[in-house]
Amino acid sequence: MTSSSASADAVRAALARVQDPEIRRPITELDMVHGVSVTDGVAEVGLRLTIVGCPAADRIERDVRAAVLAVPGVESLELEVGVMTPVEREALVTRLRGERRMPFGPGTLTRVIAVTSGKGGVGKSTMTAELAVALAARGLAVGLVDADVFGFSIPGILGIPDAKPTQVGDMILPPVAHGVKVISIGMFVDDKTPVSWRGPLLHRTMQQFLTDVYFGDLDVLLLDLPPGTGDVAITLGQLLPNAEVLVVTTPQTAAAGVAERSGLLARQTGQTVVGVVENMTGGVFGSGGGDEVARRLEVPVLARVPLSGAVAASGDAGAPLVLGDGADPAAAALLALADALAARGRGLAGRSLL
Ligand SMILES: Nc1ncnc2c1ncn2[C@@H]1O[C@H](COP(=O)(O)OP(=O)(O)OP(=O)(O)O)[C@@H](O)[C@H]1O
Repeated sequence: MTSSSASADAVRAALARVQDPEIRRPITELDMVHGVSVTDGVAEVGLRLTIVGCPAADRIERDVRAAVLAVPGVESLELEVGVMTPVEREALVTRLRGERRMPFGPGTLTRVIAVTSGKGGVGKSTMTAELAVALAARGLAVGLVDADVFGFSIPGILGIPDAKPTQVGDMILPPVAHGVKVISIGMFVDDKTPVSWRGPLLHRTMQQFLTDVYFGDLDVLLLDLPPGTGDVAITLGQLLPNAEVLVVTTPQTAAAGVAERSGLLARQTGQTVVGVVENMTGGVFGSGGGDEVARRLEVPVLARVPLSGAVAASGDAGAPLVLGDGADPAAAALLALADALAARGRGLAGRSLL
């Protein structure tokens, strides 16, 4: 019998079913397979083990032989076993560590929603906290990262101003408030010290929040970003290009430009702006701001939350409005926003199609 009945692709497909018993991933994903060819029924495969004397070597070799020889048309196998160079090994380790380190990056099954605004005081933290609680009340597993490093207000709004995370080994377990797993920079600094961190430290802190904090499997991870287009927004844009972004703004049209810039920054990092939330609608701050930002970013206004004493009071009391009787128009708007977002489902935005 000749060659043609077995292809190199068929051999590669067979190799993709061989796992490294220690790393528990297919050897083809670990850069261990090189140079696959088949000529006249003879398969040639180059195998690179991670280290000399790799304890799993015999097993991998045996599994590779079995898999390749099971391919129809392959009559024999010439297996050349080598070892990765230090540079190749380092690249593999870095890649694997990176994958483990960023559980909410591209490819995650968790929906990541970052909430941003052009300027402070528009109610971004309040919207984020209420939205998180509303989604959790709908039965979703929800995490919330308060990334508003200079104005962390989430723990207060959720009624856990003094909560601290529990540390188990090198894992940080986030406190839970109203069904939401919450982590905030405010839990790590004392409230009398102003946070005056610069880029690199902020970058590391954000990365740690997303990797060392054990959220478990989440349906949705919400991030409360600092207002504007500073270091944290850029860092999170790089770490989470798969995130969907909500822009919170007030009805004031004069603020539309800064709000638009926050959305544009997100878009530059590959994030998807999904819509605008106009907060404090119906107050003395004018009207049309939400529509204006939505028009500029070419996205819909997903909610208009009225200016309401009940919103401010619930934030002060740490008792989310969406858990009340729902009669308040602001609560109704927030619940409808949660439903609209939950119904959106995950798009393909930012996901690798490979
Ligand atoms: N719809 C609303 N009606 C009345 N008050 C509101 C409304 N939304 C938010 N507030 C109040 O406005 C104040 C600012 O809200 P919040 O802290 O959420 O703003 P922010 O945009 O996150 O600000 P920063 O980014 O500076 O922390 C709070 O006292 C909050 O209770």
